[in-house]
Amino acid sequence: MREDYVQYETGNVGPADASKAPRYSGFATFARLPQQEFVDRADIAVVGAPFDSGVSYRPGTRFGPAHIRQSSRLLRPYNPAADVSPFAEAQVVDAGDIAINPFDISDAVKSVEETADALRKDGTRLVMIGGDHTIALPNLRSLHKDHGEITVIHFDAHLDTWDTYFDAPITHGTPFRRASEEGLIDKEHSLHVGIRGPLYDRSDLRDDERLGFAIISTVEIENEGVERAIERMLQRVGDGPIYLSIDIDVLDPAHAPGTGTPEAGGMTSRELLRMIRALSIKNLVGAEVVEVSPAYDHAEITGIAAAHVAYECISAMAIGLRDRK
Ligand SMILES: N=C(N)NCCCC(=O)O
Ligand SMILES: [Zn+2]
Ligand SMILES: [Zn+2]
Repeated sequence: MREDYVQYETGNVGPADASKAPRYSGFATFARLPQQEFVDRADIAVVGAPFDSGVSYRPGTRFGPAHIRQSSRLLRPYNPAADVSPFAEAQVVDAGDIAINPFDISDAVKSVEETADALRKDGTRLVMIGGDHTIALPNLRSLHKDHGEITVIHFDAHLDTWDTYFDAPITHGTPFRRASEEGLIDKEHSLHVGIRGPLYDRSDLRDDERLGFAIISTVEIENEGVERAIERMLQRVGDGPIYLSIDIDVLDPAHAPGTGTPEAGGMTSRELLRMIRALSIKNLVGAEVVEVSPAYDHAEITGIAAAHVAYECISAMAIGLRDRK
């Protein structure tokens, strides 16, 4: 049985109507949005990347996309904090999951890049739900073909600009070093937010700066406040095309226990949502929410956080698209 989808005056097809079919019924698409096949075009597509062969510690993010979708059933179509009805203003769909090889990382990143190319062909913007952080590399490879050097705003406890693990160059701790070496990122404007915790060596920070990133750490957010952090973020990132890469472990483990490499002393979900909201004035050409590992989650805490974070990304993109249509 097909659900009753909300039909907006804009012509866009919205989520299955929770007043006609209970929101806990039916297949779990993101926010109960229509599958891509049900509509003829999409401004924004949510796509799953079930993959965890790049992790250095706890596994399980291959189950992240299904968990985030399940945890997204309660999202409603109007976002009052941002004053936008993202699904009315933009056609948003769920494009399903990418079939990713769990045994061969090179092949895995190739298929993520190819699928991103294909889905973005007609200008559709992607919000990819992971999956481990390895998928940032193929996403940036894909975007670079259309946009040139991309400004990366990277919310994470970790730098993810390390070199290799067991000599492996493509892992969840290394995507931004590879992207920088390949010339994919704008080194004048890229930024990490939420960095904290122990590093391997002080030189990690020197390498990171050389690779093109500035840092707003959680200690700075605490000292200066979120409003000042937002000002600094907006100053750093400029007006070029922006890729928003959000590792859910940027949140404190109290807000996101279900992740593979948790670090104490993180952001609250309220702070993170506010910082994403501030980016609606920028040109967000894509986003990803990664590192949700449901086996370590409780009561969907992490899944719900990730679902709201993805919803806030979609809201910011929908506002940004107003002026660009
Ligand atoms: N969660 C991400 N993306 N990276 C963590 C790498 C941490 C490490 O093994 O040193
Ligand atoms: Zn991380
Ligand atoms: Zn990461």
